[in-house]
Amino acid sequence: MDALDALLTRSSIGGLTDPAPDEATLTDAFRAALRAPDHRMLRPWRYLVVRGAARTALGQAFLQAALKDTPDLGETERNRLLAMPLRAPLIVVAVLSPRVDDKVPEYEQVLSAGAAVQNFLLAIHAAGFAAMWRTGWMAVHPTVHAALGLQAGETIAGFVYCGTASSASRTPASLPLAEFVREWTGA
Ligand SMILES: Cc1cc2nc3c(=O)[nH]c(=O)nc-3n(C[C@H](O)[C@H](O)[C@H](O)COP(=O)(O)O)c2cc1C
Repeated sequence: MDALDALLTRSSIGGLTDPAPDEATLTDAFRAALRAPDHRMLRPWRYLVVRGAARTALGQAFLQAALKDTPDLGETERNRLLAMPLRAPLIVVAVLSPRVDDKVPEYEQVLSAGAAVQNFLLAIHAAGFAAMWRTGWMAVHPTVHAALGLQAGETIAGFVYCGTASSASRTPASLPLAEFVREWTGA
């Protein structure tokens, strides 16, 4: 698949199953992530790979976090949270690690972390696998951060659920360019 095809055909796939992206694909996807534009090369990101039984531990972290806020959580919701990470065979936790820099404000580092996730998604898609970028309250919850070993100041840019599409992927809608793109002539 050439680069433009990958860009134009990638879509988020929520229904994911085995197999997970193989090691060569994952390595390529992380290399692509690390090629994100990055002002002053601050590398404001790092990644955790969660697969197999570790997904169950991540579900436990989601549950513990929810119970901190809502101790009387019902059984249905408890089970839903436990099962969340089992929606894909592999999850990449994209961690935003902002650096203190006098020329690069944090919002630029957030943009870089987002660009890195997009590079990762595109590489996964180009290799014939599928993925979905998710966040939710668990991305910013201190209990989830502690379970994943995040340091002070770090947060989660995304849980990237990865696997093989469980059904045919849809063709992304093509938006009308004229609504989003204008010529600025200086007048
Ligand atoms: C930072 C970020 C967080 C997101 N979090 C969620 C999420 O928690 N749940 C969800 O259903 N979609 C989430 N999305 C949206 C999907 O990843 C996806 O982009 C959207 O469904 C549009 O599909 P497309 O990527 O095929 O255009 C998020 C997107 C971004 C950029």
